Amino acid sequence: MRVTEITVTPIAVPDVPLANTKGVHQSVFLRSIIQVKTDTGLVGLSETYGAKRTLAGLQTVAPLLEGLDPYDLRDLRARIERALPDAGGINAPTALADHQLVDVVYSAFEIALLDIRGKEVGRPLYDILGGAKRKTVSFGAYLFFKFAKRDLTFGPDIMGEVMTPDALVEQARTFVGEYGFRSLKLKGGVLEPDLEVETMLKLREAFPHHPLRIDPMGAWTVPTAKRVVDQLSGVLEYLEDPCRGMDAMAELSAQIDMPLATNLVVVEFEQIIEAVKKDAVQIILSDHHYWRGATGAIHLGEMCRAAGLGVSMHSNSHLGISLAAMCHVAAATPNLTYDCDTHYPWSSKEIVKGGRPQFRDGTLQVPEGPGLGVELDHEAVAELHDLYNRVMVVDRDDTDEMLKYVPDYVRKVPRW
Ligand SMILES: O=C([O-])C(=O)C[C@H](O)[C@@H](O)C(=O)[O-]
Ligand SMILES: [Mg+2]
Repeated sequence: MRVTEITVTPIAVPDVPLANTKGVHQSVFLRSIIQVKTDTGLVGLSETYGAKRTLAGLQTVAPLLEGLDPYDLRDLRARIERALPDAGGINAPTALADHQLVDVVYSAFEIALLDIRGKEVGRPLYDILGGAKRKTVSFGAYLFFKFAKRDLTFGPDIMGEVMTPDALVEQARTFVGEYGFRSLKLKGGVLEPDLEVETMLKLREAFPHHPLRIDPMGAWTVPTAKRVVDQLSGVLEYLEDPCRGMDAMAELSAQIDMPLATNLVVVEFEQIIEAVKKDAVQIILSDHHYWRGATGAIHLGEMCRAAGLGVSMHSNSHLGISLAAMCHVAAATPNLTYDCDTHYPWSSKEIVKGGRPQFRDGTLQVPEGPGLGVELDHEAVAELHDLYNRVMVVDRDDTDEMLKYVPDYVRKVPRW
């Protein structure tokens, strides 16, 4: 079996103004939809970032994968490294974390090849990854402060403005009511730390039994983070990326008992060693989009087990192919013991057939069909590709978008 043809389709998906410490989400988020065809008539699917560096990397590599054996991931890696020498990262140098383009491109094609392998043998992806520890994957509500959407040209708003602790608690009630989520994560680093502490305390009052997390994405200095931890002692299951950089995380970690999690200071295998030496974090967020695909994410789990670290799962704005892959990876990572992040409820579009999957009590059943277990809805992809061509957004820039809401906004990390 050999790869014969690859299609990479950029799509734009209507988004809503979710705030974070860098700024706010644009009117659309960008994804790339990948189809890898074989000479045996199989088609492997994948979904990844759609911003310009990633898209260019995918498009450069795609034609060079003709003739590849879907079982030969080493050849995949070698071809990508040859095609993208010294490619560097996918994000701007000012980004809070960078991901190597080679890893991101590899991750995207690896999922499609694993999908092909599952389809060839008629087994779900989790079996290709070593078997399922669980067939039901738990997700948490991903809560955001947000602006009311002003421009509805590309899609409606969801929930209007949410810029106070009380409004955030209402948002949580809506998500818990609709999806049954059993844990709650707040994207922090948006309001003053005292207001975000108040928000977490109000969430605790409203949801006495839901594990709670907050992720200010490096917005706090070490003393500020220490003050927050003192106020939220016993309230959080973990604190995600309170401070910017490995050393600041280590400095905070030495002063507190609360577990620290990250998807910013440990995003490559080499960084795990430094993090363990410095005891900078206790939980690493897995993400098959940059941890060298699904197999890389499983390796990450194994390294975390060996190092005594916990594993949780990171998300960015995404649709159903990514969601299916996240479910398979979560199913096949035995020590992924926290509810996974997902941005899924923030979008109403879908590109896989059968409609949007139903969350029950915050959980999803891992698809049981061959491979990823999802089928592409070609019409839906065409519609969102058309939107990509019309919307004229080719990169993610939350800071630039923020100027539309707060004209004198200046990005600062840490801010407090
Ligand atoms: O855990 C995280 O850092 C994220 O989910 C990253 C995302 O880009 C998030 O900040 C967002 O969607 O604004
Ligand atoms: Mg995070």
